[in-house]
Amino acid sequence: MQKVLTIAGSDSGGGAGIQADIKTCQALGVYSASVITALTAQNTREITAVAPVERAMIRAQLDAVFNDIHIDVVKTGMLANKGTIQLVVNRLRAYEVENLVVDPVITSTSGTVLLTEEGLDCLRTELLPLASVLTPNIDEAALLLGESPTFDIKWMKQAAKRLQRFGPQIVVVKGGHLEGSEAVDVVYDGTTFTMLQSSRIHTSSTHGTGCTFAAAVAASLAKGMVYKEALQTAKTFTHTAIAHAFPIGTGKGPLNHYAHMQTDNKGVR
Ligand SMILES: Nc1ncnc2c1ncn2[C@@H]1O[C@H](COP(=O)(O)OP(=O)(O)O)[C@@H](O)[C@H]1O
Ligand SMILES: Cc1ncc(COP(=O)(O)O)c(N)n1
Repeated sequence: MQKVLTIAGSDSGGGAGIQADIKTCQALGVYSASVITALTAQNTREITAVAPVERAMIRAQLDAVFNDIHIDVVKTGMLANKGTIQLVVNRLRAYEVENLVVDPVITSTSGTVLLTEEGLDCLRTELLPLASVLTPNIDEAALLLGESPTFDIKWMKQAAKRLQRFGPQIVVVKGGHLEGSEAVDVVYDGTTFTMLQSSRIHTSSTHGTGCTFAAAVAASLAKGMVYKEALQTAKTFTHTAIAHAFPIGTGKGPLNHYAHMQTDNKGVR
């Protein structure tokens, strides 16, 4: 059984963060352990409270997992602040983690800041050099680069190339927020660009798409896929989960992480 560790925030509404990561790993047949960095009181409409977890408690969770369970791939999501990032970097180095997927969670889709300014600097300089795969959306890519984004493929390519210089082996700038009929993500591996392409689904069920995509990349890498196959698997998994989402809540609803398992002989559901 392959194992992923997700280090992220809890979403009480169950659509993003730790909850999305665990469901995604489960659906892809990979075991997941979880280290919680922050609690959020959250539903499909808004985040009403955020409580970062104390550093000593985060450290205890990390040590408890690493001292007992062999982890194949680590994925990070919401890290909240500089102190937590420094601690995570320290532990990733101590346990010689080689496979790391970094989803740079900075603000929620509903507009709440989930990482401090100091935290953003620290993520850029201390965590990115350790990353195998970095998965910003267009806004996150711009914040990491300290500039305003342009919502087109040309800018996404430039951004991916420049972000790669901070240290991650592979950068995926996700185009979920592009205009148009396609949801295109730009991948840069240090030499070549590739595109992950799918149709855009017109839906309000998009809460947790970024967490789901990055967790699916982590689970697929844990299963031994090479990065191109892992990214394509994650893209298809996320698309299916958006396409078959149930109407849950009154805002931006969660995905259906089990859609690809709910098949009959006519296809999904
Ligand atoms: N409406 C949509 N239809 C199809 N794919 C989407 C849609 N929204 C997002 N995606 C895909 O989901 C993944 C997450 O992207 P994105 O929404 O940009 O991330 P985030 O949740 O971090 O803002 C990407 O692969 C993106 O292309
Ligand atoms: C705990 C947590 N982690 C990540 C997100 C980002 O997800 P989204 O961009 O869909 O709001 C979130 N809302 N909450």
